[in-house]
Amino acid sequence: MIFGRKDKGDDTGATASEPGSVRDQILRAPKALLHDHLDGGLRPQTIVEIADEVGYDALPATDAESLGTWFRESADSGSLVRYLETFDHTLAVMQTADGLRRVAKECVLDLAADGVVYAESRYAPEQHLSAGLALEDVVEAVNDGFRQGEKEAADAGTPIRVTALLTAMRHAAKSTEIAELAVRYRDQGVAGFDIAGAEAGFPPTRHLDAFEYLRRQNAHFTIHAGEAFGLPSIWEAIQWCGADRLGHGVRIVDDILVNDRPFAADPAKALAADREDIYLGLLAAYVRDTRIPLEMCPSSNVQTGAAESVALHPITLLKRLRFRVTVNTDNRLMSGTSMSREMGLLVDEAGWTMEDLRWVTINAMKSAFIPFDERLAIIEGVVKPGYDALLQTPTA
Ligand SMILES: O=c1[nH]cnc2c1ncn2[C@@H]1O[C@H](CO)[C@@H](O)[C@H]1O
Ligand SMILES: [Zn+2]
Repeated sequence: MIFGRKDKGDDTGATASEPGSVRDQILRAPKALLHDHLDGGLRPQTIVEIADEVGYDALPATDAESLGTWFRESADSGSLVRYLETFDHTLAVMQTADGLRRVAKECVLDLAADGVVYAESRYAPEQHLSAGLALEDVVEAVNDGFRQGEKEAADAGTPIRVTALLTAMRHAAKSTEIAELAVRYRDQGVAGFDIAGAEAGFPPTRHLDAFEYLRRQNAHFTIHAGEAFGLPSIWEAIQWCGADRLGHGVRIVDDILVNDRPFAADPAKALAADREDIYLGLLAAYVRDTRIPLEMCPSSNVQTGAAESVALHPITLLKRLRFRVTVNTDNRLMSGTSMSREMGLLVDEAGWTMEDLRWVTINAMKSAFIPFDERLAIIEGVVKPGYDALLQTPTA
């Protein structure tokens, strides 16, 4: 086992490891993260402290360790809808400017300590208004926290760049307003837009006005699709809405036949199949041909039932078929995870190599929503040299 589950409520997943080991290499490797929810990555200790400050008394546990365990266990239900219910408690402590600033700053510090050099952190501004903040106040408080975190991380010798993605909730009716907010703040730390929340019953085309507006504005967006619902959701996200990337997109394997059977019929057999026995349907072929990035989140998918296990997760087939795969955390608190842990699990349980991790990191940087020259500068100036230095070190 390279990475166990975090057992401490407030650590970052970056625990000590033998120098030169694969675990150590993963921790030191420069990492890029495209899909991480700000309200799914709080430190349990911070939740306890802010809850106390703001008088929120409905936490299911009041010490950090039990609270961390509660989140992981409650999110393990096999259902996305129940998984999402756990966010009530994180959102409760993210209603003030101080709370938002602190959570955002700590997010940056935790990612930097885990070796993440570039991250897009998403949250839904509309969910942070219950104590009287305006949408703009929310964005500005989070941005302040991100800038402060970047400064402290750079001072600590772990530089990182973090941008925000503004999410609209798919069951609500605020998507156009949030899309406009994302465009208004595009030069002030907001790199794009997303929709999230329960997928079944809430197709992305409900928010077509928002996506059409964003396209007219030359703005970037991703859509959570193909997680709890299958191909129609992915097809709408791409062909009706024009998504630049797919959040999860794991169910694209429903459009890939292995020996005439879908991946889910026998994942182990599908992963071991010969290339000539694998057939891509029109939608899967389109996603691969047009290099649509897949923001894949292995542990989260196992918790919500979108995948059986990390070992049998479709990501390994999609990597082999050279889809534009990226590896992400989704919700570090609910999954008790980190980028290093997700990568360690793929190495440990699904046979991935350091070369594969380098490849998905470059994929992620190519797919980031910041300008092309800035992406290139991180790929050439940070990711490639970082991996070159690591891969010259023999593995213990
Ligand atoms: O995996 C997911 N699928 C769909 N929605 C999610 C997932 N993780 C988090 N959120 C939703 O996104 C909101 C803004 O960050 C969270 O409050 C949660 O409701
Ligand atoms: Zn997500």
